[in-house]
Amino acid sequence: MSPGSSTESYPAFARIGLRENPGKNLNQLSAGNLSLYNMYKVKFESSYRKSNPVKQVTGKQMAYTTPSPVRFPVGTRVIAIFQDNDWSKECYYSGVIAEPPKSMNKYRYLVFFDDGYAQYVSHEKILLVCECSRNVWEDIHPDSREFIRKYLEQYPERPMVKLQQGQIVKTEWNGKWWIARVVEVDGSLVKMHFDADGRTEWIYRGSTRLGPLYAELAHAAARKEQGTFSRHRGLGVATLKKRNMPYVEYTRGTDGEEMRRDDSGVTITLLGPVRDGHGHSSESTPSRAVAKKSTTKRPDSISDRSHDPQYSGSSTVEKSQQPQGRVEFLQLNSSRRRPKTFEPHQCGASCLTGTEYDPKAMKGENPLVIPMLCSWERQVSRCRGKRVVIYRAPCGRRLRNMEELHRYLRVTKSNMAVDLFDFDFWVHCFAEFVLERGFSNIKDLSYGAEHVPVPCVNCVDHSLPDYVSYSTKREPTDGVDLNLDPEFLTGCDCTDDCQDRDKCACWQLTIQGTAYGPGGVVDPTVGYIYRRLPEPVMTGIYECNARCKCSNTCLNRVAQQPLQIKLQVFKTENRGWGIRCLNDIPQGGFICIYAGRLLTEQGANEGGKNYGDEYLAELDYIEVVEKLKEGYESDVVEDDSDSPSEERGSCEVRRSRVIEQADSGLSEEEEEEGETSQEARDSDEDFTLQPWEKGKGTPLPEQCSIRTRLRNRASRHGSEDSQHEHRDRDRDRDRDRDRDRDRDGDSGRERDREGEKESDKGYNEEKSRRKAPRSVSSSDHNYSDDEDNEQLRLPSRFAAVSEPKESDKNKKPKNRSVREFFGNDEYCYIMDAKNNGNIGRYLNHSCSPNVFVQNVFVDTHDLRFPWVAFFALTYIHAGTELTWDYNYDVGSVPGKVLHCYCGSNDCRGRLL
Ligand SMILES: C[S@@+](CC[C@H](N)C(=O)[O-])C[C@H]1O[C@@H](n2cnc3c(N)ncnc32)[C@H](O)[C@@H]1O
Repeated sequence: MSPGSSTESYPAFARIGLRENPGKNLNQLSAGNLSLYNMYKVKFESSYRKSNPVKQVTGKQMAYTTPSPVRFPVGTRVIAIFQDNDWSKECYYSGVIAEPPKSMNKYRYLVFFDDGYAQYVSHEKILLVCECSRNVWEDIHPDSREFIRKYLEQYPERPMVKLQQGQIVKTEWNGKWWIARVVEVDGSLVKMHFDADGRTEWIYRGSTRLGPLYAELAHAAARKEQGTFSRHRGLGVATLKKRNMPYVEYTRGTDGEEMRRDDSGVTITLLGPVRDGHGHSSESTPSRAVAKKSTTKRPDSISDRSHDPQYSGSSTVEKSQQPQGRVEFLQLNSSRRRPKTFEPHQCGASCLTGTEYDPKAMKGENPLVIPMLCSWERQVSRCRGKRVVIYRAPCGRRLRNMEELHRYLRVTKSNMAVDLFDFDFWVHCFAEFVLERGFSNIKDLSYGAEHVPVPCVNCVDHSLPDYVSYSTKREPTDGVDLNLDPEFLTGCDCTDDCQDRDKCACWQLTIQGTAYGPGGVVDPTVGYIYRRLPEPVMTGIYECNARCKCSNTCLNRVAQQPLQIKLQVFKTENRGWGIRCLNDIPQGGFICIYAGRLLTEQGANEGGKNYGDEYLAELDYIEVVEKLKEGYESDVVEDDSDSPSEERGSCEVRRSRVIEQADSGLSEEEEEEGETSQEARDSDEDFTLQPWEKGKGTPLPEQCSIRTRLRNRASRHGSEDSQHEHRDRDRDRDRDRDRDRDRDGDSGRERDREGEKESDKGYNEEKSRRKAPRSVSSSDHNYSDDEDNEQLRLPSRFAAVSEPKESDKNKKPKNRSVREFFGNDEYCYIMDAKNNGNIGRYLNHSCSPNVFVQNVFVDTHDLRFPWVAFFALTYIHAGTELTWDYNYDVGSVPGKVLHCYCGSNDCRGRLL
């Protein structure tokens, strides 16, 4: 037999039968050496192939018989025992090492088997294949080859879907997409249960058979095709998804630094260029050098973080990102004027005599402290065991909530706006972040352009921020036809601070706009609640404008206000400059806008290419709303049990706040215990709610606090206090869904049911068409190979072979885009804050942001030009960095990789 004469391209050693007594097989070699493509005669000594025990094989079809004394690097060609619970039998299959043993995988190897399965295997159950091609994927069946090639080329960086038990994920099997549920997550694998037939399968979390990964990569590819630059997208895809949906993370390994005693008891250090078990250098599987050589330790997956002190819990990352400062509690002058002792009276303008608010004199003060500077008092007291906030007005009147407070401000003709007040007892109005030391300090980065100074500090090095022409206004450039003529606006005639939403024309624009959102139903409760925005309004907010009759204190004028809160630009360790707040920010509080030069798509692409794209933000309002309209979310499996993470987030913060407060021993200056509760109940009738204020049926947003509203929403969706409850809810929801399937429901459900029926049918047909897998056991010495035409287990795949029906890839919107009405060459306009901009340009990205972005129409109703405004997603402590989710598409910019250093437990690993 001459070398290289084999006709078999894909070795099937696992099926050749090295299991029974593999040593004997090798001992039976009759000829040849182990050089490439040499042929060997092997005599099988078992009952297998009794009639013809001698077979010719290549070195690629044989494996050594004893476990390797050294650890296998990623990309090593092996045979390994695949254990299938369903078959309860063990047998060898050929595959490739995909992950080395490490803590996150409990020191097992991840093996990608040639027939599309993946499993964790311990060292002693893996045998090295005698020979393999230089490009190991060439030895693998074409169905898996491309996937494994890409995997090895990119390793250790790889995208994986972050999943939790109970989540429902569209999963591909046999060319069709099924509803499947996460049963268990084990390192890089997830066990999926297919609802249609009860089958389970362990799938690699980086497989495009998992819908979220498929969608992410398809989306990135589409963006790449468009050749666009990386831009923060106003309200892009991620924001449309619910916050506990599965998402794609980009993990990076730390394998090169691992030195552990492996399962075979051999200590191996893998440093420098990795060589596979066959002596090939890793050149054939190039990986991204920069990511590999990174000195910043990154976890290989999210679960890995729990083992890595640098990323776990209140991690070192957080520590390194912690400011060198402390929160102090401002003490007001004890001789300041305090509220009078309350005497029953009718309130009017005279109640504020001598205590009027002078905005000019108080410019630069923390807005939440201003009332106290005007003889108000904020008391935190206990009422029936609960902590409540009560404001005492200068005339002694006690005001228990925003309704009463707003009414008081109106009756007394105060020029104060409601957002100078806050009834959340966790918010400490006097908390102020104070820096301990810093190398440089600029008093006002805006040089007077902002209403309040924007200080800039650096505690990391001596550098200063790049020069920026500070501007709070967006500046249209050539080709941007921004018409700000108020004649093109519609306004309202309100005289009640736009409290009655039914009457306010501007509120109605916001409310009616919600009909274009998911579900197509008008939501009368949407938008600001006493000038705070609890959650994003995807269909946009229309604020009162230059045409309106209402005053500046109107409840529908928020993002148009100049910067009020005290922010500080500071140098971070690894993310350039960032912004922190110096005082507590209540949930929903307005922070700032994103201002810059308005560019055309073409201008942005050219500018981005030449000068960088870090500060580009896309005004994609039209596209996002149209995606909502087109049912974009339909390719995202909804998790009905989602409860507002904002609530959870703020509760977490609140909990930590309790601890902080208990620790510090500080009590707020204005806090009183006990007896105010009675007084709170005795508050005067003229500030109790009027019938129109109480409302009938659905309460108007003004009638409930942000917290109440979120609670209502939470109870609608079920609470999310623990993983356990979450799973219970998932089960309940599944039961509900089953019930829905069984009974006649609305048309939507009907459609779903039909869809499922259809797919069930397909699945069952497929099942009966293909034979059930047959076990190939080592114990019954039942070896098989292709030649013998034995029935093997049903092959699986790493990559999806079909695209989900609803994939937005190449999907044309059903209706003509609104943008087309503006002209043929209309694309999204882009805000570029690189050289001209305001403080918004310094907001960094986080995968767990505390700020969200909102499109707001202020000076034009042209849908192409909303303002980009930022609001607090949760209650934010003084001294915390403010971050939003840039929502970039990873992989969308050819050749550009930007790793994320947000330090969040849910970090997706990459920005680009
Ligand atoms: C809009 S700028 C934000 C301000 C910027 N840090 C600066 O110094 O001007 C966006 C850039 O900040 C950096 N950045 C922001 N968030 C980051 C993160 N989580 N991880 C790594 N880099 C980040 C990236 O370089 C990104 O291109």
